Amino acid sequence: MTQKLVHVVAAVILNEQGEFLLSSRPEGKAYAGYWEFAGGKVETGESELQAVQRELYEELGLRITAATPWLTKIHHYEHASVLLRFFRVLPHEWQGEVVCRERQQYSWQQAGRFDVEPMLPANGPILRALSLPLRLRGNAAQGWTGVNGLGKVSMGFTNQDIRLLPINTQRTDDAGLQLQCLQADSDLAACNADGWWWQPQREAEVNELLARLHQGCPVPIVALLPESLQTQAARLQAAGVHIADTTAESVLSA
Ligand SMILES: Nc1nc2c([nH]c(=O)n2[C@@H]2O[C@H](COP(=O)(O)OP(=O)(O)OP(=O)(O)O)[C@@H](O)[C@H]2O)c(=O)[nH]1
Repeated sequence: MTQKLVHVVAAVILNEQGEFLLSSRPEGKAYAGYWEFAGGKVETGESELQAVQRELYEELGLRITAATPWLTKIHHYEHASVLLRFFRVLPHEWQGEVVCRERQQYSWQQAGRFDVEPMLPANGPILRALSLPLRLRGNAAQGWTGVNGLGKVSMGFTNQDIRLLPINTQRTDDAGLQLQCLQADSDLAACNADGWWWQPQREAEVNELLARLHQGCPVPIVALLPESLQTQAARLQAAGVHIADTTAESVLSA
């Protein structure tokens, strides 16, 4: 049986310091007092961006000029099953002072640190995704390191801070397929990594991934770009893809 999904948008508002904005759910709503990314249900006839703009103004008095689709989650609560579309909003894409218009609380949080609670149950993976550095160095065999708001983070396949698994679009039982499953109302229960790493060989693959990301992806993606595709790094980063540098010795920043 296919359950009807409630279509929800939520905004990850970023400031110049790389912090992200959380707010608490007002009295009278399910999970009142829990922390969340500001947002809410998409109304009939509204685009997702319009819903982000309306909700952020209604709840926090912020004006949003642009927002990029980022991660997508399906979560089954006792009160509803929700399709959550998270959008990244960069510092130059929003304006205004935060005003709690629904008597909620707000807090700017650092990547990797999370000191308000309780958080809405569906949001744990989103917080982990936010702690993944934007640039990483290393390789698939030994794992990667990078720096986020809290300092150095190490990652690999086993028992590390964050687990990254390879995308293999040729196989039908792994992450590559899960990108497609999302459109088929999968609840993504099988998603067993905090992120996926991916090694494109051709520009066409980059385009394909960008198109799929627009439709929704449950975990962040780290791209290992060969020399020939380095020119694609900016496009990928603009879509929220993390870039792994497999060669340079330079110090990395988040
Ligand atoms: N806004 C928001 N909702 C989230 C997040 N994570 C998450 O699971 N949800 C779920 O998505 C749904 C959003 O509905 P909502 O009640 O906030 O929507 P709304 O503001 O339009 O509510 P309304 O119907 O009272 O006007 C809730 O079931 C909530 O638990 C999040 O980070 N932000």
